[in-house]
Amino acid sequence: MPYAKELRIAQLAVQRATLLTKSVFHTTAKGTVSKEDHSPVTVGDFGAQALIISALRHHFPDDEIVAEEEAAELIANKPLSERIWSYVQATMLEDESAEQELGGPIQSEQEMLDAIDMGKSPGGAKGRIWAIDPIDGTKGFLRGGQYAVCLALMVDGDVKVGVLGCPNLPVDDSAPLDAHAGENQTDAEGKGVIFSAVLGEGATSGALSRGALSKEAPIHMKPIEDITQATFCESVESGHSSHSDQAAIAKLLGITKPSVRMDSQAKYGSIARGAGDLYLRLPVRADYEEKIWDHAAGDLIVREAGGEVTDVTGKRLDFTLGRTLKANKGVVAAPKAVHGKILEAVKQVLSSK
Ligand SMILES: Nc1ncnc2c1ncn2[C@@H]1O[C@H](COP(=O)(O)OS(=O)(=O)O)[C@@H](OP(=O)(O)O)[C@H]1O
Ligand SMILES: [Mg+2]
Ligand SMILES: [Mg+2]
Ligand SMILES: [Mg+2]
Repeated sequence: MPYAKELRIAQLAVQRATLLTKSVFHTTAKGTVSKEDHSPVTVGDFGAQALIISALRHHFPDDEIVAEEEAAELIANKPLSERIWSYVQATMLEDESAEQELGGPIQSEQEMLDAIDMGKSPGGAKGRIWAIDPIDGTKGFLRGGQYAVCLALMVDGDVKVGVLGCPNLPVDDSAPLDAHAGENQTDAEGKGVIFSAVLGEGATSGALSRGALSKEAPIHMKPIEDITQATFCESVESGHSSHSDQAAIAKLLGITKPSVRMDSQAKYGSIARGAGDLYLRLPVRADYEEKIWDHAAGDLIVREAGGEVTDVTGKRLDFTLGRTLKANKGVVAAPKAVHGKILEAVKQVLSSK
């Protein structure tokens, strides 16, 4: 299979980083600081980013990296840096050969800070570039809801490999989503999944483990026979996507079920496995540019599971333009057979505003 090594390292790296986020998830003090744009970042985001970058540098030292977080604020905040370092030191895969495969532990706090800061590539249309969102849905993570550890490899602007670690989703692909699927997660048995895809090779899911990778199974989007019976997923935060536009689109399509609100790219994973049907992300602000790390892995996983992903105008997401999707507005993800129909409703609602 093409990109077999990249896929395996990405899966192991995401699994290890997800374990770190889980130990932070279950503490009350998550070391939250507010970034310049007033969005939160936690000990979990920084620690997960350090672990993923360290594994990528070990195997692919010449590849570029676009990652959400940077170390600047930690250099001025030594207590926070020390807390992250203690989580990073404590997080290891329980399977020794898998841990060794990732290059083993980071050697010092300084090496950890250096790793965190290696995600500053401007991105673009040329070469091998990894996109990392160490915790997508940080607000969900803080609320006790869904979140995802996200990693994708782009080659010449095309997403080739995508991996999502979703510790709070059910392992079982056939577990139905209900309107409360994103709320109040506990560390119950049967939770924790890794979604993966390689371009042209399909998408899979497997249970998140603490050691070696679990066995995977192919996933597919659910064929929709009757759109009025569809389940659509949307963000929890009304500041990230327009709940009112999404409700108007659902109404126009005759959808009566309540939407499933969940944070993060867990939405992409959930529709790719057929637990939900559609993902609508209508812009709230005309000037917001979506970040590539918020979509790269999910876009590939949904397309490889039989879906189509476009923006609200029907254009494919364009990952060649840098750290953001500056040529796109919003996201419409649906099974291929009905995507056109959903898009028509999206356009109708937007043009009537
Ligand atoms: N204005 C605006 N519009 C669209 N998107 C935005 C906006 N502001 C922030 N973000 C990004 O939203 C990411 C989380 O998306 P979610 O789908 O998880 O949203 S939500 O938390 O459920 O609302 C979130 O990712 P993380 O920072 O990794 O959590 C942000 O990159
Ligand atoms: Mg994100
Ligand atoms: Mg994030
Ligand atoms: Mg963030």
